[in-house]
Amino acid sequence: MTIEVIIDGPQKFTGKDGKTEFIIREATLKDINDVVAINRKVLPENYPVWFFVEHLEQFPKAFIVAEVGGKIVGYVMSRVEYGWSNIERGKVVKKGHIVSVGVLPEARRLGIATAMMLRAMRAMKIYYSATEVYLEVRVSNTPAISLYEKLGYKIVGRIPRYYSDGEDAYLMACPL
Ligand SMILES: CC(=O)SCCNC(=O)CCNC(=O)[C@H](O)C(C)(C)COP(=O)(O)OP(=O)(O)OC[C@H]1O[C@@H](n2cnc3c(N)ncnc32)[C@H](O)[C@@H]1OP(=O)(O)O
Ligand SMILES: [Zn+2]
Repeated sequence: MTIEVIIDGPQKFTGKDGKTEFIIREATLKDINDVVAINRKVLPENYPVWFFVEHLEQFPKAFIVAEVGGKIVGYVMSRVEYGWSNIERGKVVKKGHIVSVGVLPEARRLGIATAMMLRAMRAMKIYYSATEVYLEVRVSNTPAISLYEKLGYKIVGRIPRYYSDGEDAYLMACPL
């Protein structure tokens, strides 16, 4: 029997440099401006503020932020949808969707994205009953693709001209 430990509150970690302490927790409305600022800084895919707020209101357990010294340095925004499985052909499932992930350049390679993704994925499974999770990523985004592969995601498709500048996306999925 597997016992799922439900982690609800903030979690403390030490970064891979052996000294930077970071905290992973659920986002609140107060964090949204910081999250929007990070999204605009680190990704060309930007969304209106209401889009972030809507995800926070609908899937608060799976909207995760990371803090270093009281400052927000990263986020993972997710949602859960019904649809065709990306893993088992012909099956309709509840699937998590990692909508956007970003970490400020000065806080990278510490394990922050890994810790936020693991918590968001766990939340999608435990609180929203998702049985798998998927995301789209630019085919040129080697750092992100390798992060996702380390977490157990596999490339399950390629979406031509998915991005507004014409770049293709890989569709990546992982069982929960
Ligand atoms: C669904 C989407 O949102 S797709 C878009 C994803 N977001 C972006 O591309 C925004 C810009 N990039 C970033 O914000 C960050 O670089 C992220 C989110 C991709 C990674 O954040 P980090 O906190 O640095 O990741 P983390 O430290 O957990 O790295 C885990 C693993 O990912 C891989 N990885 C991360 N960065 C890199 C890199 N620059 N080059 C190669 N591999 C990398 C490595 O395998 C790494 O493990 P290692 O450090 O032990 O080698
Ligand atoms: Zn998406």
